[in-house]
Amino acid sequence: MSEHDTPRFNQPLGGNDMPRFGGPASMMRLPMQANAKGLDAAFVGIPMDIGTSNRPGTRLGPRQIRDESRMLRPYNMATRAAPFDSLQVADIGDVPINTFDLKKSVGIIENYYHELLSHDAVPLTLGGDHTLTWPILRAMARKHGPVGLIHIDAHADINEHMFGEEVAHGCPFRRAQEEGLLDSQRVVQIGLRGTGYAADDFDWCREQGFRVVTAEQCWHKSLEPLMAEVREQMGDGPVYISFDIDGLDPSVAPGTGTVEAAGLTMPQGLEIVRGAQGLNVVGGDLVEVAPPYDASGNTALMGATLLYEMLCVLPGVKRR
Ligand SMILES: N=C(N)NCCS(=O)(=O)O
Ligand SMILES: [Mn+2]
Ligand SMILES: [Mn+2]
Repeated sequence: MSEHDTPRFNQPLGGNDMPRFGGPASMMRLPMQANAKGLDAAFVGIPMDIGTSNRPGTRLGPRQIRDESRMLRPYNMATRAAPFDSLQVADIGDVPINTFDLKKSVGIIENYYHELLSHDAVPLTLGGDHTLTWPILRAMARKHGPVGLIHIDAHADINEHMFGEEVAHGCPFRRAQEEGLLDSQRVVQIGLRGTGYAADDFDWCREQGFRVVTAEQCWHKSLEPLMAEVREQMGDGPVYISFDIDGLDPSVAPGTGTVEAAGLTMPQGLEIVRGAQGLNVVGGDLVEVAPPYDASGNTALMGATLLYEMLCVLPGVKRR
C-alpha cells in the first residue's frame, strides 16, 4: 500500500469519487469544520462588498471561488508541491460580517482572525473587497509583529480617505502603515497602474519605503528575477500575501469592480506566488472577485488557482 492510500491529512474530494459538479461546495471540496482547531492552514471566506467604490458584487466572491475550485486537483504539476500530503487543511466557512455596517465588520474580522491565529493555522482568505486586509493585518501584527507584504494589485490602496471615510477598499494599506502593522522596508506592491487621483499617488508608497513595481515595469517580462530580489528583501521574517485579482489583466480576470487596462498575465501571477516559496508566509488573501461580471467563471477560477498556489508555498509543504 502506498502512502497515498492512507492519507494522514484531509484530502479534497476527488473528481473520480464524486462528479466535479456535485459534492460539497467547499474550497477544493475539502472537509469543512467550524474553526481552525488542529489545522495547519485554513481557507476562510469573507462575503463582503460594502467597502467597494465602483461596481459591487464581491460579497458573492467566496461562493464562486469555492465553486470554481472544484476543478483543482491536489498535486501541483509545475512545482511538484503536495500540500495535502504535508499539511492539515480545511475550509472553515465564512466570517459573519455585518453587511449593514462596514466599520463594525472591520472589528468582526479582526476578532475572527485573532481567534483563528490562536490555533496557529495559516489563514488563506477568499474575498471579499480589499477592505478586509486591514483587519486581517491587525490580527497578524498582534501575533507576529509588523509583517512583510507582497501586494499584487492595479491600485496602491493607500488612499487617505474616501468620501471622508477612513474605511474603504481603497484605504487598507494606508491604515495598516499608520498603525505600524507593516515592516515598511519589506513591502512590495506589484502591478500598479492606470489613472491616479493625483500625479504623485504612488510616491506616498515610496516615501514609506515600499517598493513599487508598476505594471509597465512587468510588461513582456518573466517576474522570476523580480521575485529573487523580493525573497532577498523579505528575508526570514513573516510575510503576508495580498492578491487583488484586478492586478491581473482584465482579459484574464474581468470579474472585478474597479477594472484597469493592461495588467499582469496569469503566468506572471503564478510566478509571483510561486516566487514566495521558501519565505515565512504567515497568511494570504485573494480579493475583489465579483461574480456578476464574470460570465465564464474564469475570474473566480483564476482566484481559486492563486489561493491553491499560495497553499503550495506555505512552510512545510513537501515536493514530490
Ligand atoms: N480595487 C481596490 N482594492 N481598490 C480600488 C481603489 S479606488 O480606485 O477606489 O481608489
Ligand atoms: Mn485593485
Ligand atoms: Mn486592492
